Amino acid sequence: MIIGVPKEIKNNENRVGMTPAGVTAFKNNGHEVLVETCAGLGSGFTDQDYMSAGAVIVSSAKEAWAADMVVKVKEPLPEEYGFFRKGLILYTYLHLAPEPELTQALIDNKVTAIAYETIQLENGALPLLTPMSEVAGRMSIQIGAQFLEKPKGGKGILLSGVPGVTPGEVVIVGGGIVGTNAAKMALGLGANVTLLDINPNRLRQLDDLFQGRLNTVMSNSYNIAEAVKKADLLVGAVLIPGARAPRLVTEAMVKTMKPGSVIVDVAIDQGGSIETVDRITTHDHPTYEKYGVVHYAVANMPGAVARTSTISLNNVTIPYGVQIADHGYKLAAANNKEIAKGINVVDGKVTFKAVADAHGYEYHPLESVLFEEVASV
Ligand SMILES: NC(=O)C1=CN([C@@H]2O[C@H](COP(=O)(O)OP(=O)(O)OC[C@H]3O[C@@H](n4cnc5c(N)ncnc54)[C@H](O)[C@@H]3O)[C@@H](O)[C@H]2O)C=CC1
Ligand SMILES: CC(=O)C(=O)O
Repeated sequence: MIIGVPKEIKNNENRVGMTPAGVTAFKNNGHEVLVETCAGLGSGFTDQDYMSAGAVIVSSAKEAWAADMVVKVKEPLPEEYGFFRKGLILYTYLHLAPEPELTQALIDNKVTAIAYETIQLENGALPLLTPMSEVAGRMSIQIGAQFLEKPKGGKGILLSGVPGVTPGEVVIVGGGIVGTNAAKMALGLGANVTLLDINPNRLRQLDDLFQGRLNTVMSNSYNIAEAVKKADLLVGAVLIPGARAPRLVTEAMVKTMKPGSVIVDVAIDQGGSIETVDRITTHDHPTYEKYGVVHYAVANMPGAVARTSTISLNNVTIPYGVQIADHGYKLAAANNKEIAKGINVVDGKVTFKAVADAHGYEYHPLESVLFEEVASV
């Protein structure tokens, strides 16, 4: 198979879909890899590094997108929809539930769209989301700490406090990978940390993990309202896999926060979990102010620490990508249920239920689509 790796074009998206090590993995299995020139520079990989690993460097996005399978990081932007065509396998983060135009473009052009974030293990874990959630969870606290500084619009709080002055209050809604990594960083700084999750077993695990240093609270609207009121830094970290994020923190709750408090809504890539987060922000313009509260809603946070993120992402995406290239997506999905869960759109049909529900499309279970295709051959 021919694999294309275009340069990412989202604001400050410095990650790249494939490292030179990834190229070697595909080449070892007999595939060709076309990398758009300079695609890896933001992550510290030169064209020469790719050529040494066996890739062919192409001078335009068009040439990289002409491949059988395109390996990316972020969801395609409207400028890239023109590259869609029937039969193209697109392997990347897609986050389709809050993206109606992208979903329609994939349907109209009959692209086979495989979303990193919905590839799922039998135990429910999301192996291709986990590494970026580790990054974003950790970043959420260092970013929140910065924006709590007075010159950045914050209330002038040092999260750790100092001897004689109490530390800051960090509230995290959602105790999965993002939430756990945010808690780890915030506790490491010495902040007072409260984490809410809807899963009591998760709260038990976190209580054990942090040995009583974390305040764990059951997530319901009453408890969220109480926690939000006292938060200096609020982190949105919920997920219902593949679906639009539930808006758990209401506008009325945000109005109770003190001026200069900070919200970091990491769940913005699934539409956001906080009602006053009404836009996606960028690394260039990361925040806006509403009701006196600083709002941060960057949907590609790991793009800012691209070297770490690209390598960490490739550690998990490449083995699945090679399986798809080796067998084709149909056989790969038949052999490996984890890959089957990643397929969101095939041949103009939506095969991931939460995405179909989000936009009112008919849901086609993947097996029925693959069976129809086999039957029509
Ligand atoms: N903005 C960015 O750059 C990035 C965003 N993300 C996003 O962060 C979000 C969280 O990801 P993960 O931590 O990996 O997900 P996860 O699946 O590991 O954790 C989600 C947690 O939310 C909890 N939850 C679900 N409903 C809840 C409710 N009503 N109240 C409280 N908790 C609830 C679940 O029990 C689970 O523990 C996702 O939307 C993910 O895509 C991840 C990486 C980068
Ligand atoms: C998960 C995601 O959206 C990101 O890493 O950018």
